[in-house]
Amino acid sequence: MSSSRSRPSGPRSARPASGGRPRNPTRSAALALVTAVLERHRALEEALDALPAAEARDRAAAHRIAAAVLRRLGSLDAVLEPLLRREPPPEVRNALRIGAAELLLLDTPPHAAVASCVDLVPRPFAGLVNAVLRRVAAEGAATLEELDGERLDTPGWLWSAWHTAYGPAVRAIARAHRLPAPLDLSLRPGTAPPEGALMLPTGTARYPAGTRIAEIAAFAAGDAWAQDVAAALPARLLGAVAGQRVADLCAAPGGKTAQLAAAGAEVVAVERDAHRIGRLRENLTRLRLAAEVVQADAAAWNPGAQFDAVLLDAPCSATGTIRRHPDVPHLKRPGDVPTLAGLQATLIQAAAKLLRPGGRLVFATCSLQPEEGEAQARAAFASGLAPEPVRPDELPGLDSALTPEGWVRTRPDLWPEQGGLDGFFVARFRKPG
Ligand SMILES: C[S@@+](CC[C@H](N)C(=O)[O-])C[C@H]1O[C@@H](n2cnc3c(N)ncnc32)[C@H](O)[C@@H]1O
Repeated sequence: MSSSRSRPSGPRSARPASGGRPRNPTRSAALALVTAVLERHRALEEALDALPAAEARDRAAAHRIAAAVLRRLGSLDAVLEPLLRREPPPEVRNALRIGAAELLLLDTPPHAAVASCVDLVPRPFAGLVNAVLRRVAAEGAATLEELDGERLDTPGWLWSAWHTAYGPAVRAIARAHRLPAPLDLSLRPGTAPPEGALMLPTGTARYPAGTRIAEIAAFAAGDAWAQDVAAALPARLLGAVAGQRVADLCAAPGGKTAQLAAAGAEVVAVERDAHRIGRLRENLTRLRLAAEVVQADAAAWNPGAQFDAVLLDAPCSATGTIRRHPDVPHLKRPGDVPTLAGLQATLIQAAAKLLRPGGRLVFATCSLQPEEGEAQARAAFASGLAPEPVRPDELPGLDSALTPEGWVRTRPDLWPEQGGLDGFFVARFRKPG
């Protein structure tokens, strides 16, 4: 590949003025994704949906590059730092981060990584990007090795919170966040274990990270849906639900609604966000499953009837899903946690009111922050709920996730040989009477 000097003269831009296909669609899309998250504070998934109609191949490759940048941002910046005399504009820094990620983490051949990142920046910065990335190609791997990457790639406030909650395991958690998560599928009951999948003890089918879901026969047949093994636990822990009236609060995109409906429950799925309700309905249709879908604020919803069981998968900081959503550490702020914890407490009270006497509630969050898990479970007694501890036989292979109180606390560093799992908190209660 040619260096910047051999390129034709004229204005440089990653995207042609005509608005047509950019010169390097994959890198150009990766730059758009990184910029959306880091400069505009938009969710990576939202940014992916907003990409111009790039080919599917470009989207997947761009996602992979952007995810690598977001996962290792602190380390990449530390490698770039000594090579920069002054702070470049954000667009240029992000192009450098992409180049460094390709060189150091994604094994892109140096000439391709350097030339394509030079292409991404305005002409006056081409020389800088070329020179810096050539040095990263030459020296970056050695620098990277010397760094405390686990710490650099974890925002300080998360590191301290996890250190307080989990002690030295904070390092293993941070290490787990470096790798993309495997693809986990929940299966309709009665579906044969799909070929090529590792069947996990709790019934989830697991494929290596990067597996294309559309190519899995059970998914194509509408008998399976993507759901992390930990995310599949809360609905399972509601127990036998066939023929029961179950409210699924905060339901979209519907992974847990699908589990409950597939298990034979009469489900009312409550979700506030109209756009996400669309996704929930699409998913149920694809899976040929039925549920009543209600657009409402679960904190104020009053259906005038009580339920045998309620599943509350409350909105949270999502710090348990960083492996799948590497944008989370760059979007969340410490102040989000108490705000969300307040909302969770309100939702638990509302959920308790929906239960018939003797009915059961499962509360779950995909967060590693104790304020959004253990603290909520402790406070739930104030809503008149009695504990209904989870038993070890309900968590095959996951004894280490069971707390002395009978709650479930999963973390990304558990099950390291099988590829880990998302961080979730789950607690079960019964309404006395
Ligand atoms: C963790 S996600 C739920 C994931 C879902 N249970 C699943 O398994 O696919 C939380 C959801 O709660 C919704 N939500 C947030 N606040 C809500 C509220 N007050 N009432 C109803 N839904 C709410 C969000 O729009 C989001 O879709």
